[in-house]
Amino acid sequence: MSNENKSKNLSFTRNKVVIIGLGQLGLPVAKYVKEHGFDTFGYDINQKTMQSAEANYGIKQATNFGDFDVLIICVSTHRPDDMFTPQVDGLMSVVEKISREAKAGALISIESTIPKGTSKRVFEKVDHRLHVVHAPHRWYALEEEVHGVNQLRIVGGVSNCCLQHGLNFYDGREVVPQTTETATSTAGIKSLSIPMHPVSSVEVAELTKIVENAHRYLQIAFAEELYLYCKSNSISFSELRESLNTKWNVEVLEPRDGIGGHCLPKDTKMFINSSNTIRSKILQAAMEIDEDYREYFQNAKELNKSCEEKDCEIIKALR
Ligand SMILES: NC(=O)c1ccc[n+]([C@@H]2O[C@H](COP(=O)([O-])OP(=O)(O)OC[C@H]3O[C@@H](n4cnc5c(N)ncnc54)[C@H](O)[C@@H]3O)[C@@H](O)[C@H]2O)c1
Ligand SMILES: CC(=O)N[C@@H]1[C@@H](OP(=O)(O)OP(=O)(O)OC[C@H]2O[C@@H](n3ccc(=O)[nH]c3=O)[C@H](O)[C@@H]2O)O[C@H](CO)[C@@H](O)[C@@H]1O
Repeated sequence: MSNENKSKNLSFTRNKVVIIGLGQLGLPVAKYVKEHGFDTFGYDINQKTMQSAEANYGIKQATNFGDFDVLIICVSTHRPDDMFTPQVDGLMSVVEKISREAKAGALISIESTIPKGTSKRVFEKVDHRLHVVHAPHRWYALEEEVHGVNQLRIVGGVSNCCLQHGLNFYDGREVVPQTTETATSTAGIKSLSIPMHPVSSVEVAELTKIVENAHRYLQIAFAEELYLYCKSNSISFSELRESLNTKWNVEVLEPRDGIGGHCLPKDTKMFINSSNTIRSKILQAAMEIDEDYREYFQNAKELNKSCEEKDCEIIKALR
């Protein structure tokens, strides 16, 4: 049977959705899906997380993936013991369960940030019995009202029929039947009403996310290096940054306590490792700069602390 026919689904419905991974990203996604009228379930290996989502937001617990029309994957993609190192073992173990239990014709949407090539691995694992798309997130906790679940997002499909079903789920676009006997019309089927920017290949969707975060990593590392320059050349960094940012097309970001978080370090490494030929020299240099900056920042903090302690000793002695 051709791939196109394995996932054909003549009596097309879409109502039951499960969000797998109910963390910082997955819980807002589940709440949004529920608010949009879908019969919404959740699945998380952390029982406390699952129970909290059910008790506080009515996200029903799924134990089996057999009856879902859409399966949205939002699990972490870093090593459990190291947030800065990418790892998709957890995601692939979820896909293993999906491949055993999910019904033909369902849609898998990988919203987690993943290395290039992961979506195709998932597609092969489920033997194209299901449609597979990657719709990476730009959700930003600090500005959720403007950069939330429903902001403009990228979507790519492993095959064209996958992309069509993904677009229909996310922004309601009509699925154009590939041949006369495939899916019946999808007009009137519920969607999430999220503006989507489709791309021609799922690899472009995977790269879009990891490159956008690698680009941000680069910008922050430049600010850190400029800070170190100012410190070693007795220039006021804050004054220089303020005057630089008066120019309309310059935005120097701010050095803080090193480039951390769930995303940027991990995603930047995903991009560096994504090439079979050249590895990004500028990003490898940026990671070295972040290490130099962290060392400087830590030493300054310790020096500051010891000065405060000395000051305290001196103040005590003067009493
Ligand atoms: N947090 C953000 O701002 C943000 C934004 C864009 C993209 N992302 C991406 O989304 C993904 C999730 O990030 P997060 O910040 O929500 O992480 P998180 O650690 O807050 O949540 C991940 C959840 O997945 C669950 N989980 C992990 N492995 C699982 C498995 N095998 N089966 C079921 N559940 C599992 C964990 O218990 C946890 O509740 C990552 O790939 C991240 O890069 C996050
Ligand atoms: C999973 C995921 O993809 N989530 C991302 C999330 O990333 P994030 O939650 O990790 O947040 P960021 O703000 O990027 O910070 C990262 C680190 O950089 C430090 N930093 C930041 C600004 C600065 O001027 N100087 C700094 O030093 C900061 O302290 C922190 O350690 O939001 C981004 C939108 O920004 C999104 O693209 C992106 O979805």
